[in-house]
Amino acid sequence: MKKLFILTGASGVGKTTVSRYLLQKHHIPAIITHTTRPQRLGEVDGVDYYFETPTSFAQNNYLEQVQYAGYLYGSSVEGLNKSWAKNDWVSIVLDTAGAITYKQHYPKETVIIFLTMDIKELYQRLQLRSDDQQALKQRLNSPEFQRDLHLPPDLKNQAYVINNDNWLQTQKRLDQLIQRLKTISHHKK
Ligand SMILES: Nc1nc2c(ncn2[C@@H]2O[C@H](COP(=O)(O)OP(=O)(O)O)[C@@H](O)[C@H]2O)c(=O)[nH]1
Ligand SMILES: Nc1ncnc2c1ncn2[C@@H]1O[C@H](COP(=O)(O)OP(=O)(O)O)[C@@H](O)[C@H]1O
Repeated sequence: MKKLFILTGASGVGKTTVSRYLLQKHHIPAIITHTTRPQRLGEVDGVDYYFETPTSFAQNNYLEQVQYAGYLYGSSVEGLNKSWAKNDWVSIVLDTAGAITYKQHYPKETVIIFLTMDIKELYQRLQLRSDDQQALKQRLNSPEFQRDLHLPPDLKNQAYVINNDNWLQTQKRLDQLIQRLKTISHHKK
C-alpha cells in the first residue's frame, strides 16, 4: 500500500535530517518541493528544493502552497504521483499547514511525524546552522515558526510525535515505527 511520510515541525527541529535518514536506512525517498527562499550554502537546486523566482514559482501547479517566514513554498500532485510511481513509500517535508492539507487529501496514505525538541537547544542549533543573523531573526519571529513549535489541534491524535533531542533515540523511534508499519501492511496483503 502506498504511504506518504510527512515530516513536520518547526525550523531546525530535524525534518531534513530525518528525511535523509529515511532514505539511507529505509530507502524512502523524499519529494522535492518548490520555494522562493534563497538557496543556503551547500543546498543544491533540484535536490534540496526547486529554487524559484516569484515569477517561475507562480507558473507551477500546486496541490498546496504556503508562506513561511516571508517566502513561498509549494508542492505538486505531479511530484507526488511521480514519486509514487517509483516507490510505494515516499516522504515529504512540510510545515504544519501543509501536513493538515495532505492529511485531508490522502487520509489513508499519510503518516505524520511531528518532531519536537528542547527549545533552548533548538535556538542553539539554528544559530549554528545560520550564516545570516538577520534572516534567522526574521524566521524566529515569524508566526509560522512560533505556530509549528506545537502540535496543531487539527493534528492531535493524527501524528507520531518524536522528540529529537537525541539523535540515537530518534533513529530508534523511527526504526520501530517503520518496522511496525511494515508488519501492519504485510498482514493486510
Ligand atoms: N506546506 C509546505 N511547506 C513546505 C514545503 N516545502 C517546504 N516546506 C516547509 O517550509 C518551512 C521552511 O522551510 P525551510 O526554509 O527549508 O526551513 P527549515 O525548516 O529550516 O528547513 C519548513 O517547515 C518546511 O517543512 C511545501 O511544499 N509545502
Ligand atoms: N538529534 C540531533 N542532535 C543534534 N543535531 C541535530 C539533530 N538533528 C538534527 N540536527 C542538526 O540540527 C540542524 C537542523 O536540522 P535540520 O534537519 O536541517 O532541521 P529542519 O529540516 O527541521 O530545519 C542541522 O544542522 C542538523 O545537522
